[in-house]
Amino acid sequence: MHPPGADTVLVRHGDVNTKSNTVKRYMEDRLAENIEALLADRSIPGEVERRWNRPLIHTDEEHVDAATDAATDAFGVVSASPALTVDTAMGEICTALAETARACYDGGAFAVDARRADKSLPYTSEELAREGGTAIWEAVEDEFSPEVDLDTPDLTFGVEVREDFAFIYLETVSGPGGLPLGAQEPVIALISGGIDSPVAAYELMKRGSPIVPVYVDLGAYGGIDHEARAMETVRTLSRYAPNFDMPVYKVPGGETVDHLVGTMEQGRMLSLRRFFYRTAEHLAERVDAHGIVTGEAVGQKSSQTLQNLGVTSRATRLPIHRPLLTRDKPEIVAQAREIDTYTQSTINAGCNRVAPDRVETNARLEPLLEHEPDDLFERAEDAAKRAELVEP
Ligand SMILES: Nc1ncnc2c1ncn2[C@@H]1O[C@H](COP(=O)(O)OP(=O)(O)OP(=O)(O)O)[C@@H](O)[C@H]1O
Repeated sequence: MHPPGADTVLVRHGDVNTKSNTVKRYMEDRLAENIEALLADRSIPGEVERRWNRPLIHTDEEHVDAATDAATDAFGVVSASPALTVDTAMGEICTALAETARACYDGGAFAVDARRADKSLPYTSEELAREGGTAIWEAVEDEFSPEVDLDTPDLTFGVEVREDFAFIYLETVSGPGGLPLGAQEPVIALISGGIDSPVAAYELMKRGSPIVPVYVDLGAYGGIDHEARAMETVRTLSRYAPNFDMPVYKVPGGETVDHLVGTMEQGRMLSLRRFFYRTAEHLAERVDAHGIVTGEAVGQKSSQTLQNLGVTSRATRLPIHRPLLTRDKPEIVAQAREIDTYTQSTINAGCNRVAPDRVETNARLEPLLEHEPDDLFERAEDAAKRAELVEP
């Protein structure tokens, strides 16, 4: 809900504020560019202005809610509010609050949350809240029996007064938080057709790292449906970052999986992971990525015991980021639904089909190396060379 005539989106960022001035300026530039790209991608007219160190989107009433939604899809944004711009004079603010109340107040308790950035203004935040509250009350008392409740109001009238303008808003929409995309180095995202890996990739994007998606084609063990789901989730992720290209490296892994299934009973899941990581490492060198992100979580699968994660991680010199490490599955599923990467999957595809009947939970590196094909890493290097770039 927005005040009548709302023409601006107030965008708030969080972690960016903790940085030094130079870093902050760089991150704010990234954030403004990313918001502009989201607006353009969704054909929302709007101009991003960096005023007082945080972005404002100038738009019109028809598009102000869509612009708010776009801003709250940008990584680094803590919240955004569709707002009406008015003059900083107390009388103007009170008139606008009264008009907003007449249009939007529907009974119940209300509060005024007034903030004043410019301490040279001739009124304090408390005076503004008091006067504003009175203006609202008088505007609606004939029709309703208004109540003021500062702790649990049904409607909060936000007023933010800056040097040149004041903003009035009714709603604060949460964003993902984190840092603007592009503020950190890129990482390779191992994306399967499952639920977890896109959520893990999103988490790295949220901290500012662009992702380079890599999908390993498992041949007969994967399947067209598996690949289609992986591509679909990358398409969804790319909608959060329309100014970042996100083609997928599709790695031919079918022969290696066949070979592992044919030659290894115990440990083949672990060797397959080691193949993934080593392939990812080669691709990382190619694209100058600084780590690998996966959707693994402690104990979610037998290959994901802490001991097994330790053994598989030794296949690469790159850090493996596992942002879901300690998350429970229902939590991951809930987030996948929220960010829209949840894909219905009824087909048991991918790694699940490679697993042997009796699985290893306490692997050690030396015995694994005895059974693992000697050429596993050469296969990885070769697969990385043969990886194909495909548009998701
Ligand atoms: N075919 C694949 N291509 C690329 N990465 C993969 C593939 N299969 C698995 N991975 C990576 O290894 C991690 C652990 O694999 P696991 O077998 O648990 O995946 P999954 O259940 O198929 O999918 P997810 O973990 O995404 O739900 C995945 O989160 C993903 O990062």
